[in-house]
Amino acid sequence: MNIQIEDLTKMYGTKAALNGVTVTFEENKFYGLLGKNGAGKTTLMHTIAGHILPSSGHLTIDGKHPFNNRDILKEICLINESSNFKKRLKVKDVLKIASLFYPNWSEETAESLLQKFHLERNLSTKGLSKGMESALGIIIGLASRTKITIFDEPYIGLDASARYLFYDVLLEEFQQHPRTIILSTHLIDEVSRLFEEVIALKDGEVMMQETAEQVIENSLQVSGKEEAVNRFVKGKRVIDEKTIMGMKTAELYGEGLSLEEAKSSGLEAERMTLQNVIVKLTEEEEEKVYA
Ligand SMILES: Nc1ncnc2c1ncn2[C@@H]1O[C@H](COP(=O)(O)OP(=O)(O)OP(=O)(O)O)[C@@H](O)[C@H]1O
Repeated sequence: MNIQIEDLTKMYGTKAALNGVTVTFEENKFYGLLGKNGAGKTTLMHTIAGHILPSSGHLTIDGKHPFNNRDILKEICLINESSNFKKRLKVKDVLKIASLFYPNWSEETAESLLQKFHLERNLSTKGLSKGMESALGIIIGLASRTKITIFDEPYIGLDASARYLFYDVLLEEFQQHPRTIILSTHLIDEVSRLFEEVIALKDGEVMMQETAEQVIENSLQVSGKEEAVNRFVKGKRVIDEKTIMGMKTAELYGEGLSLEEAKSSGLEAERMTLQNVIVKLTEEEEEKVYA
């Protein structure tokens, strides 16, 4: 299922949570949806899932509008950071309800993940810790086998080992049962190996849509004597810089930034991590290019 979004705007009063978003999500691709707090990620995901009507613009899934469209909605599963399961149910009841809603539900996946996350079917959802609630959300998301599966920071309360378990099972499920996955996270480096494409939002607008490799390839961190760094960064886009006692480090973003060229200018040079690039680009006040 392709998701086509064109000039989408969502207003809350006078505030534009999304402002002219145009973006396409292709079938069976793994997307990282990134951006600072308040950038519009959750609003975009809920609009795709048909929970929110846009103020203007177009959003279609395989040419159809998702809002109030059961045929489309049964193929979309959105897992929130705090799923807030009904408090008088047991884990097995929540899974049963989900299995009735999603036509491709895999009981086998649900069972295997319950074991992996050490979650008992007979537990009352009232007694679940934050981490257990997240695990239950993750199990539903993966067992739903929906064509579009969306995770909005689904790891709240999960410790590091449970988060890495989530990333492993996510990758395994994605490889064995391809679907479109959209994962919004602030822990970018933990999961960046999974992203095929990165969509970054800034102030409700699409700041970037690139493959993860290309983003890294477009980045460069150089350090060395201040004058040498200043010479090297001339005409390039500097996204961060620091100078301490005559030694300077600069982080650059743009096409054609060469490690070799930096090294042959006597500088230490390496690519940045995806998280570092996204954080610096989304914090940038305005583009700074040295003349
Ligand atoms: N129901 C609402 N009523 C009013 N304003 C809202 C509502 N939902 C979101 N907003 C505003 O829209 C903007 C985008 O919010 P959104 O939750 O989509 O961002 P986000 O990128 O998901 O942030 P976070 O990383 O913190 O989850 C924010 O300024 C937020 O305050």
